Amino acid sequence: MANILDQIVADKRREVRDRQTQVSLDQLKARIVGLPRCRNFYKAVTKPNRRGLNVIAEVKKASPSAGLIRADFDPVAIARTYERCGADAISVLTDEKYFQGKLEYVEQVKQAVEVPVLRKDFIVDLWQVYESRAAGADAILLIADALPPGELMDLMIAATELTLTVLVEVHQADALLSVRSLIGFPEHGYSVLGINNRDLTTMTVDLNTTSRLKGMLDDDVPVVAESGVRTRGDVERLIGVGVRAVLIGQTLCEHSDIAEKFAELFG
Ligand SMILES: O=P(O)(O)OC[C@@H](O)[C@@H](O)c1c[nH]c2ccccc12
Repeated sequence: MANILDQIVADKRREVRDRQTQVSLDQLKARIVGLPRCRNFYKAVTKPNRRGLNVIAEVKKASPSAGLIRADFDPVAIARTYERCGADAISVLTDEKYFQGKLEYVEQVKQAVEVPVLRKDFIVDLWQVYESRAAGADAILLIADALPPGELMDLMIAATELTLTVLVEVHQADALLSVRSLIGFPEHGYSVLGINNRDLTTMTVDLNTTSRLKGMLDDDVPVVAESGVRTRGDVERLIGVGVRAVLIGQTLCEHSDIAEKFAELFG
């Protein structure tokens, strides 16, 4: 039986084929002509930070593992709160079927904040890279387990040409080995390595994944720890591991007072 990731990717490929019949690649290309350069997501998430790491705060309404996370969901208000609290970048989930996201949220959030914005979706086609840039994204996520290595490379190159930063996500050692030579700057454009503590094939979380995989990398490889951060203790552990940034969604979005939770974790 197909696992959840395979199922999401199969659905995504269908969805993209459908959307392509409404907007062509050439139309997307026309839309991005003359857009200003992307805000520098790479710099925002790798710079030295007094806090010990940079924070990518995620605008997340629901997920397959948690169900509905926030009922009174206002993406712009949440993003503004994050920025006010000192988030270094904002991630916006745009997958509709599994995360109740929307591409429009990227456009709205981009206009409402000054920090760089990551479009978080299951990107499996060149068309989506252009779609992301046209919506105003400064960075995109590419999941190594969702793409054959050659296709991942092609999408990274395309993103780089559009001045997008790529967050390349891995969860296991074999994927890490196959992508690690692609990470960093300047040879391959701006890219950072995301280590996802959640196994997308089973949706289970193990926070030790970050330290285990980080140990296989040279110290200068920029790493973002993703998923499953719940407490101040978790944040301190990740600072100890030496990651440059943390990506956090559910713990912030499910809390009635997001600013209070942010301060508790990162203040
Ligand atoms: O809500 P959390 O556990 O703090 O996790 C945020 C982020 O890491 C998670 O949303 C995520 C990481 N990689 C993904 C890939 C697809 C969808 C979602 C994700």
